[in-house]
Amino acid sequence: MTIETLALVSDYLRADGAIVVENPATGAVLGRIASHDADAVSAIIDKADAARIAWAQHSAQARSNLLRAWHGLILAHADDLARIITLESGKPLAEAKGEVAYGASYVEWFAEEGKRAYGETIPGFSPRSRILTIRQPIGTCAAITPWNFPLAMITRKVAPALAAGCSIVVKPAEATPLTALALEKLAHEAGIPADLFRVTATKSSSAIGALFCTHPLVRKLSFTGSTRVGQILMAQAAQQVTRLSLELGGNAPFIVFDDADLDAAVEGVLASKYRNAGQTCVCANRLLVQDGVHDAFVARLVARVGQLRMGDGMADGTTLGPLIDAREAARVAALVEDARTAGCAIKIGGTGSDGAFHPATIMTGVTQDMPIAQDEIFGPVAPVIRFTDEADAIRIANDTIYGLAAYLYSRDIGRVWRVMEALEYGMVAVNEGILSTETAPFGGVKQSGMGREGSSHGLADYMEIKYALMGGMAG
Ligand SMILES: NC(=O)c1ccc[n+]([C@@H]2O[C@H](COP(=O)([O-])OP(=O)(O)OC[C@H]3O[C@@H](n4cnc5c(N)ncnc54)[C@H](O)[C@@H]3O)[C@@H](O)[C@H]2O)c1
Ligand SMILES: O=C[C@H](O)CS(=O)(=O)O
Repeated sequence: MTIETLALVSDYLRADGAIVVENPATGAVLGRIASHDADAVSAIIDKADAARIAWAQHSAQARSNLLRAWHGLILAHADDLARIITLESGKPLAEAKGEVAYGASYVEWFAEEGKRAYGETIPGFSPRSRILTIRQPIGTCAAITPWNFPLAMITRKVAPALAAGCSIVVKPAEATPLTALALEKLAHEAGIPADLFRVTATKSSSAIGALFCTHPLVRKLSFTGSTRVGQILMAQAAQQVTRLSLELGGNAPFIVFDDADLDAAVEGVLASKYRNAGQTCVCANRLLVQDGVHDAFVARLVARVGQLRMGDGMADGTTLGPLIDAREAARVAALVEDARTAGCAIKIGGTGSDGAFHPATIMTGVTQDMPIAQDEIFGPVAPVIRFTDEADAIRIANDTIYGLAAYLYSRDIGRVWRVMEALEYGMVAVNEGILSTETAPFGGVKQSGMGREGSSHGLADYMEIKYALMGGMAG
């Protein structure tokens, strides 16, 4: 099976395309696609705005029907979408299939949420008038998405935008444009107007990002990616006061108390830390383990991590794929080497990178001041930090510029509530390693961003509230 044989993307491939898409596992060129410059993207935005007018006049049910048709096509093509995700991002095929189902769930969810854009009536200040509010689509939107979830990070934005009555132009990561283009193709096959949702692939991310922030027709930009880029976009968005949703970096603490179920905590680490080779924004980035169970927990975790099978994501049995490229793998290896030089012990892995591959690694003796504890690792490396008591755990956990996800394992209900409330994070999972679902508000605090995606809150980010004072009531 080659990418050319996949009908979902074959129409987009160009032998002379400026964007070269590679397989992280093998380094092989998967295909080439055209790169849009600023003029081309500006024209796409103009068409998106024109298409939005009619779309906003559809009923919520009519929009819902088309979103459901898109959802059905995504599921009908799940296997090919998963292959494309694995080929261009590297993640194991089983995880890619999971991402397709997860990403599709946002389309299904917002097909219904769009019908709940409720207004309100409010008791007035005069008998001559009445007060009401209505909710209206914010307008033409733009989105910029990362490579680590090349499908789900797009549907998590496009679905609420379309459900709300908006149009949207999406710029995917340069490394993973094919999944985005396949999604676009299926949306258009479902009957979603071609100009309403368009993917624009480009080699000029910074130029297109600046255009999204300065184009007079773009009312909102939704960004998922690093905090560094999020800060750039915030500054650029100030020019037109463009509405922003920002899903940025993370540094999740994974806290294991003395009273935790250690086997459950070990499985939670496998699910949270090593999913997508540690390249998720909600990965456990630091394992905080209470003194009383430190050695027992580390021993069990080392044994379990040793069962992971690193390899090509398309190969049967692979449970740890490559990172997105060799440069990222080398960056992670350098973080490990820095910690080793500082005196940390490598309990498993830590043998350096090999192309885009980096082994699953556990390090002990880590302290909170080290770069491997302060930086977002974005790789399959688990630094273990000891702590003494609750106050110590909370202090260490909150000692970061980020505030996206946090995890804690304890069977003491009072402790669970005390620590959950004290953690400065947008999302906290208790005795579970995976918290992402379309039904819950996904997002962070501090430098992990602003806004929420999914849940009943996710639609609001694509709508405005209008207050109307209806006067002239005097008889
Ligand atoms: N909070 C979340 O939901 C979430 C989800 C996934 C990834 N992330 C974060 O994303 C990061 C990893 O993904 P990444 O390496 O693709 O991030 P990145 O910030 O380098 O790139 C993200 C997107 O921004 C584009 N981009 C890069 N520079 C830009 C610029 N100057 N202007 C406009 N766009 C620009 C890229 O082409 C890509 O499409 C991590 O920090 C991770 O935590 C966060
Ligand atoms: O990497 C960021 C994603 O949002 C992770 S998840 O797939 O939503 O858990």
